[in-house]
Amino acid sequence: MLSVDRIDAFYGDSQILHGVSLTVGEKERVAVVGRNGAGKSTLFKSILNAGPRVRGRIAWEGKDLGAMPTFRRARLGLSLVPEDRRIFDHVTVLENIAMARYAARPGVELEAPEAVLARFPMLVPLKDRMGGRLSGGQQQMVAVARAIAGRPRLMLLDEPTEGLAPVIVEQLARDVNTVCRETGSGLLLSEQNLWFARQCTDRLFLIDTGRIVFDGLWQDLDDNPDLKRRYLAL
Ligand SMILES: Nc1ncnc2c1ncn2[C@@H]1O[C@H](COP(=O)(O)OP(=O)(O)OP(=O)(O)O)[C@@H](O)[C@H]1O
Repeated sequence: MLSVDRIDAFYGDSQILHGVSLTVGEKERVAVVGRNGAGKSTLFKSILNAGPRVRGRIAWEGKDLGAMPTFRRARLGLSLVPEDRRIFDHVTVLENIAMARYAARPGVELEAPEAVLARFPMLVPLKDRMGGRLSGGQQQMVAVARAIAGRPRLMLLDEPTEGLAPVIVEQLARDVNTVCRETGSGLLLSEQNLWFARQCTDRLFLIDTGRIVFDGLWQDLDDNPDLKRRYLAL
């Protein structure tokens, strides 16, 4: 479904990604793990054409996306939940979720915002609260709910657990798994929290200083403790 083929990405003159390749199939759930500054967010922004200058090929269903702008990529069914969540502070939880209709694929029937909300039990009692009055974990759930409300084919979730309490991380893992399974959305997840990434995905890419240094199943990573020590400082 998504194919990233030997991309380089730059901010100004500084090259951040070096020949990165990965694929995500239909309904597949895949993680990109790596330390701070490894290039995970740059990779996600490159896929959406939302910042870095990119060289190389990014294709969706076999078609090169070329210079296609971000909003059109979203309308193909690619939905990015950025690291900073971008919740609207001055509208309610339910209205935040309703905003998804603006980025949805044309012709796709969307669930009512109330039905999307019901998929996230923690948010149900908060539906009328302003986005700016939520905790970090609650905001993260709203951001995921809003992404799912647009019926994406692939959700890109950038470090969702950063700064969240363990109990919220567990709830988020349950919700992400359930919504991906029930809606049929694929998942590309960037994470440093290996427990969370393992709960939500079947295989992973390990990125370090802008290069993919390993890809395989979680079991393959377990069989390589040296990789964890070298690239994840575990
Ligand atoms: N807008 C920017 N301009 C210049 N350099 C940037 C910019 N954004 C990120 N970088 C640099 O690119 C490199 C990769 O950053 P990136 O945010 O992609 O890493 P990351 O793996 O997502 O890290 P983190 O887990 O800390 O978010 C870092 O060295 C960072 O300083």
